[in-house]
Amino acid sequence: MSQEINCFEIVQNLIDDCVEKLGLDRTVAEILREPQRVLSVSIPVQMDDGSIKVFKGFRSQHNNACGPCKGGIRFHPDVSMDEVKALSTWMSLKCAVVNLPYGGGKGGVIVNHKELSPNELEQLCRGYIRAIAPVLGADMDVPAPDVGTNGQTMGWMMDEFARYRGYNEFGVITGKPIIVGGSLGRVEATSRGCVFTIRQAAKATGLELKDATVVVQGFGNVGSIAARLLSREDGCKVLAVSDSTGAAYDPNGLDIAALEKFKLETGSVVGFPGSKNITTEELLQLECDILVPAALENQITGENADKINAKIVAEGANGPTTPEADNILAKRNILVLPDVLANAGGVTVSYFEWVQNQYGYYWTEEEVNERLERKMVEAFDSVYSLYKEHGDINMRGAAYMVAIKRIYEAMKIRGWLGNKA
Ligand SMILES: NC(=O)c1ccc[n+]([C@@H]2O[C@H](COP(=O)([O-])OP(=O)(O)OC[C@H]3O[C@@H](n4cnc5c(N)ncnc54)[C@H](O)[C@@H]3O)[C@@H](O)[C@H]2O)c1
Repeated sequence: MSQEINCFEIVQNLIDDCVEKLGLDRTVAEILREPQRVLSVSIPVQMDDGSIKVFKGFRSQHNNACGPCKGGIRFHPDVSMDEVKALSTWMSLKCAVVNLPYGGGKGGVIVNHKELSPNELEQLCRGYIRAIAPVLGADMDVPAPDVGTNGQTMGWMMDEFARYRGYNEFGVITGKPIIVGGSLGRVEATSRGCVFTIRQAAKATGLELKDATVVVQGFGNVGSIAARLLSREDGCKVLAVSDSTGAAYDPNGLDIAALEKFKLETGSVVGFPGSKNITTEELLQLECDILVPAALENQITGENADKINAKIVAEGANGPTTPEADNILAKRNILVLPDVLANAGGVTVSYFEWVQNQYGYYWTEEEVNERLERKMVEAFDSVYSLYKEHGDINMRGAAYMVAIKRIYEAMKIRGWLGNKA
C-alpha cells in the first residue's frame, strides 16, 4: 500500500462523511472509525536450515454487529497494522452492502512468501493460526485467502485449527479446496460478481454490452476471469490488459482464451502474438466503454483521473481509486462501481461456502451462480437507486450509506448506542 496515502485514514474520513450525510449521531462514526479488536502476534518459524525466524502478523476484527467477522489473510512484505485495520473496515462495509450476516475482519503477515520453501510456508501458516486461534471460529471470525495466500494455505490453516479444536470445523475458513469443504464457483466468484454489477450498470445507463470495449488492468485472478467472462458471455471486445510486466493492446480485441494460455506459459501478457506493447499508464488512458482496475490500490489518482477515457470504471481491486480521483471522475460523469460493491462476489460465495459447511450439504455450480447473481443484482439496485435519489453523492458514497445504515441498525437494536443516535 502506498506510503503517501494512508488507506485507514481514507476509510475513516469516508465513514465520517457518510455518518454526517445519514444524519446519525457522531457516536456511530466513533465506533466505526476503529476496529473492535486488533491482535498483534509474533510467529517463530524453524527454517529449513535449522535457524529460527520470527514473523510479525495481525488480525483485525472491525465490527461484529451483523455477525461473525469475515475477511482474508494477506501475506505480503508491505503488510502493516494500519493496512489490516483499513481492510477489515472495508470488509464490514462490503459485507453490509451485499447484506451478508457478517462483520468485517482481515489478517496479514509481513513476509515475502515467494522466498519461503513449501515447508517453511506451511509452518508459517500453522504458526499464524495457532497465534490467532483463540479469536477464531465459524461463529466468531472466519478468514479466507487474500494476496499471497490460496487454497493450499487455507487447507493447512483449517487443519491446524482442527488440531486446536480437537475436531473438524470446516466453516472456520473459506476459500478451501473442494475436497475439504470448498464451494464450487468460488474461484470465479469475485470476477463473476463484478460482471453482474457491470451488466446492471450497462442496463441502467443504456450501454449495449455486445461489442462494448473493455480494458483490464491486472491480468491475475480477478482481472483475467473478468476479461474471460465479459468476452465469452457478453460479447465484449477486450482491447487491452496489463500485468506487472507491461500491457498488451489490440484495437480489434484480444483473444482472451489464447492470452490466458500465453500468460500461463510465459508468465507475462507482454509479447502476445498480434498485440502491440503499450505501457501500463497508456493502458489506463485508452478510450473504452468499461475499465476494470483489478491490480492494486491507488492506481487512478489525481494525476491521471482526467485522462481516464471510460464510461464505467468497475473496481475489481480494493481501493484502486483515490478520493481525489473519485471527485474528478464524478465531475466527468464517469460511473464508478466501487470496490465494496463490484468485488463483493468473492465474499458472497465465501458466505455460501460457510453456509454449505454448516449444513454439510453442497450446491451445484449453477445454484451458486444463481444465488450470487441474485445477491449482486439486489446490492447494485439498492446502491444505484440511492445514488439516483440523492444527486449529490457518487456510487461509493451511496454504497457506504447503504452499508453504514445496516450496521447502525444492528448496533442500535443490540443496544450499543444507548438512547442516543
Ligand atoms: N481474489 C479475490 O477473490 C479478490 C476478492 C476481492 C478483491 N480482490 C482484490 O483484487 C485485486 C487483485 O487480486 P487478485 O486476487 O486478482 O490478485 P493477483 O495477484 O492474482 O493479480 C493481480 C495482478 O495485477 C498485476 N499487477 C501488479 N502490479 C501491476 C501494475 N502496476 N499494473 C498492472 N498490473 C499489475 C499482477 O501482475 C497480477 O497479474 C486486489 O486488490 C485484491 O485485494 C481480490
